[in-house]
Amino acid sequence: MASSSLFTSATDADDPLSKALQPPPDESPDDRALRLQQQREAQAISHRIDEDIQESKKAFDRRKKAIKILLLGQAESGKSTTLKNFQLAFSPAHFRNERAAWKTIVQLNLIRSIKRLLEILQDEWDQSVRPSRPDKGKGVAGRSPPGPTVRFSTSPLTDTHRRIRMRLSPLISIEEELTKRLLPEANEKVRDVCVRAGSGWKGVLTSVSSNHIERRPGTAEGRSKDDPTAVLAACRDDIVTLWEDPVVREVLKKHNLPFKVHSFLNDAARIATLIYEPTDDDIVRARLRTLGVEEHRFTMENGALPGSEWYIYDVGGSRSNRPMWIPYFDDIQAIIFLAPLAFNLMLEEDSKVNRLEDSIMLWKEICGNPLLGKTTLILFLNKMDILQATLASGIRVSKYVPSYGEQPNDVQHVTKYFRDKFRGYHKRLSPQARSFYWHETSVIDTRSTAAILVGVREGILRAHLQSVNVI
Ligand SMILES: Nc1nc2c(ncn2[C@@H]2O[C@H](COP(=O)(O)OP(=O)(O)OP(=O)(O)O)[C@@H](O)[C@H]2O)c(=O)[nH]1
Ligand SMILES: [Mg+2]
Repeated sequence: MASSSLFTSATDADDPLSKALQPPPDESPDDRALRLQQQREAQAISHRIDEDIQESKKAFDRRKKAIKILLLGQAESGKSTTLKNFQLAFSPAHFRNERAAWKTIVQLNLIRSIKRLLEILQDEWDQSVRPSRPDKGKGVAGRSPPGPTVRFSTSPLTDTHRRIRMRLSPLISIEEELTKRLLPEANEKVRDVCVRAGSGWKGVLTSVSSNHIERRPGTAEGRSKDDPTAVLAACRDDIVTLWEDPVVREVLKKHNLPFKVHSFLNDAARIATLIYEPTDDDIVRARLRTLGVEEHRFTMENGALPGSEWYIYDVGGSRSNRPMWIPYFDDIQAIIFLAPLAFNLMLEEDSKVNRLEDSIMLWKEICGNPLLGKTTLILFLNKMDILQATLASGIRVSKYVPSYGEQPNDVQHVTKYFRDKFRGYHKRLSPQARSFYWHETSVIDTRSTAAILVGVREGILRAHLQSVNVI
């Protein structure tokens, strides 16, 4: 038949491609060997590309079937801490595999706190040094005659404090070195330890903590001077002495010590040793600011549907990061929205904006977004421990939120007041009716959070199975 001839002559000598691939008629044995070698290499590359395409297709299919959760909320609301709780509760083996990387982050958190502490002491020295003229007041009309200026310090800090500060200076160079490795573009202004999403930082840090193979466990032998474990251990006594010193405490109080400076300082004696291994709690509490969007894939190791694949997307919450959230709205089953009831605090990136107002504004945008009309929204009123401490210290909500009026200034009433606000916007702005789920959380408490997450997981799973008509 005429039609079959259309397909039979694919390797005809007239075909330009076949012609181009023909070896030259006068090919030498060496040229032939080279040509065949090049063909084999080209085939191997082509094979690898095919495998990569297959792998990407499998990953794409896997992701399509998996359950996907997006963690949203302003910076420092507790998204990454919630993610770590998820991993600890449902994928503990995976969580603990990353211990080596987290060890360096905990050490860096501690070193940053020490750095901050030293900066405050330096401020105290700077502010307390007063120029003085020894014969002040003796001059004509109260003016001192020209003469040498004597400087004296009114600070309670002594030369011992200065010497400790000198001895702690190697920590500062280590901090700068590690920060550069984690985020080469980091600048002085970034207070927290941060990494860019997808930069392979866990690999970098695992190598930092395993680079220094000890010849004798628990000794400094075999460790180099840029090893944070060795330097911290050498500085341990000085750190503890400085942190526990009553004079230093007085100075910190006077300088309005920011809450964050406490980070890991109370645990310095335990962390600054050669045998330090981070506990689960250390890992959960370690602060690591997220930049961009991080995808975390893990397989449920327990509970209903073990072996099921979950993806959690953890985003950076500061304002400059928020436009990066939108591409992830398309294909997720649930959003966990973290909203600390920080009615008395301002955003770090804009000190004129109240944190709670910012959270409510974000929540309204999420509730009303048509792309998220079918997504389950779960609200975590997080940092309840801080709310409790704030109210216990006598800070009144009505001072910051006049509409709160004369209602009782206790955790129960305050939480209900704001929860009702979030519920109201959820109801009013959702494109179609959906249930309102909320929890009061303190996600640094891994035990209570695990119990909450079991319920959250079952709820998301049920909604997912319903949506694909399995139940
Ligand atoms: N006291 C207390 N601290 C918390 C709680 N949740 C989180 N934190 C701390 O708050 C800080 C910020 O938490 P993260 O989980 O890193 O915040 P995030 O939302 O991921 O922040 P970005 O990555 O900057 O968007 C960390 O030091 C946490 O340990 C909580 O419930 N109570
Ligand atoms: Mg984060």
